[in-house]
Amino acid sequence: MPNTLFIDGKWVSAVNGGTRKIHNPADGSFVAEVDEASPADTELAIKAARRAFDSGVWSSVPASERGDLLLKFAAVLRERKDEFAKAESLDTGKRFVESQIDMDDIANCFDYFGKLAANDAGRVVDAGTDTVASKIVHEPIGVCALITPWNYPLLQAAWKIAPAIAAGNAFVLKPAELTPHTAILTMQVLEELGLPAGVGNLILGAGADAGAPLSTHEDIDMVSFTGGLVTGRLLARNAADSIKKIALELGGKNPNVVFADADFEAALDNALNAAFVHSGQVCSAGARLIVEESIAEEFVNRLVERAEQIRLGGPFDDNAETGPLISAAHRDKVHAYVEKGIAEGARLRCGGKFGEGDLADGFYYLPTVLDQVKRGMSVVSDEAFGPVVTVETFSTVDEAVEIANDTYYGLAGAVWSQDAGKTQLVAQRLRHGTIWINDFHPYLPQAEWGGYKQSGFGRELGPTGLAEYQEAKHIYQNLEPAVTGWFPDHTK
Ligand SMILES: NC(=O)c1ccc[n+]([C@@H]2O[C@H](COP(=O)([O-])OP(=O)(O)OC[C@H]3O[C@@H](n4cnc5c(N)ncnc54)[C@H](O)[C@@H]3O)[C@@H](O)[C@H]2O)c1
Ligand SMILES: C[N+](C)(C)CC=O
Repeated sequence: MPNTLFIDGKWVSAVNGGTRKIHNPADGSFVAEVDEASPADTELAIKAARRAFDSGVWSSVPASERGDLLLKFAAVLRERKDEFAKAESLDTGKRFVESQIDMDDIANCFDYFGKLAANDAGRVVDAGTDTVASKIVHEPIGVCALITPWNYPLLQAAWKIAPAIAAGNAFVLKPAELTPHTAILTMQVLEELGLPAGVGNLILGAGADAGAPLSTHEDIDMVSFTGGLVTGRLLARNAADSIKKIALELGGKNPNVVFADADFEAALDNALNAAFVHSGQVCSAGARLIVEESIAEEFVNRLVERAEQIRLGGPFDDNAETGPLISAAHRDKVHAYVEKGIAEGARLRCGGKFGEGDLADGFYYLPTVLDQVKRGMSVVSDEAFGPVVTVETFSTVDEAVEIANDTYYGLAGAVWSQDAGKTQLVAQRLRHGTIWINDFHPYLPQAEWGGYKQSGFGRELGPTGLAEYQEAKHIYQNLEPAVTGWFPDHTK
């Protein structure tokens, strides 16, 4: 039995003996077998977290010591970076070098929250009188369910684990069922670093089964979810019954607006990155290229030419520039989405098919450009979560803004121009949680990340990313208690 569930400080197998085989999406090769939890295992994990939280074993530890544990985790991760990156690449098919970059970002995230925890002293409130001492103290929320996707498995988990630990919560982590290995390594390290039993628990398995109790159980105080819109809606409905706090980091349909006065080569190069890094399996992928009419023909011709040259390959192929999709099912979904777009009138400029030859054993999909699209088409509205970019054109600033905001999502977007006034103005008018000016994709641990509209609510990273895992308690102390006389004493 694999013993890959971590519950109440012990490595255990699933109660019903369930297991799952993990395969590398790059070539279908077997990676390892892990436990497949059922709701019975999740129940045990939730109960363990509840007991640990209620005992105060972690929340009573000074915030600076909780922060120290995060700093130590960051140091271990830097030492063992390649081991973690290899595990991530085997599960996801992501290029090893990209997984290494992710591990650096994750270590920085742990460092950030480690330091923030140590400096989180609450706030003295000016009550407007010398006779009152008033302050805000930050307390943990309680037991947090942390539910994460497969595209950036440890990064998305780190954005939740680090602030949850910093704030003194207990948690149950459920990574995506296809990508469990860096979560297992992480829990091993947290155990070695002395996180008390029950404070951190790990459940592996399918969302609808192992994950189901996490949004309904009365012992869960908060659900922090990163994943798809449909799942997010379900979890929000479930959480409403017991008024759990819920944070949702959902998908995006992110505009990349290129004005004619942009640095053409930089904008072109970044339009490729925006759409095709990690084969488009990025929540903030620049999947909607919105380019000024006067340069559109040349820009799109060059984009197609470059997209056709992108080399696909497995995580350890030094020539590969991007990798496979996560599964055959996901690749088929992306292909169906492209076919629907073509049926609706989009023109296929390149891609639109599976990888062949050496790539046939993996779940590859060729970088795909669709132009002649119209708003309202599913390829323009819905998230593909694959290597697919649509092209729209505009003639005025107002039109560019209107097109870029015409989406039910609101996660991220970019604007390209050498006119600083114009880029600032457009950045202000775009209704998305992150706006890049003359760049695409960077994020910082010290800057909030999250969505407008149906990209979700709540924020990860930055000071707000810690506050998500805290209650703010107001302590009001009357320094000169006295009779108020509001209700006269009629007994006298
Ligand atoms: N906003 C962000 O920062 C961000 C970051 C990464 C990914 N995403 C989004 O994630 C999506 C892709 O991820 P995915 O396919 O893994 O999403 P998904 O919604 O299918 O699954 C996400 C997680 O939820 C779990 N889950 C599914 N049903 C559940 C249920 N009923 N109860 C509890 N857990 C359940 C899954 O097992 C997985 O762990 C894309 O839409 C992408 O844009 C968003
Ligand atoms: C949040 N990010 C950009 C790291 C990954 C989104 O899928």
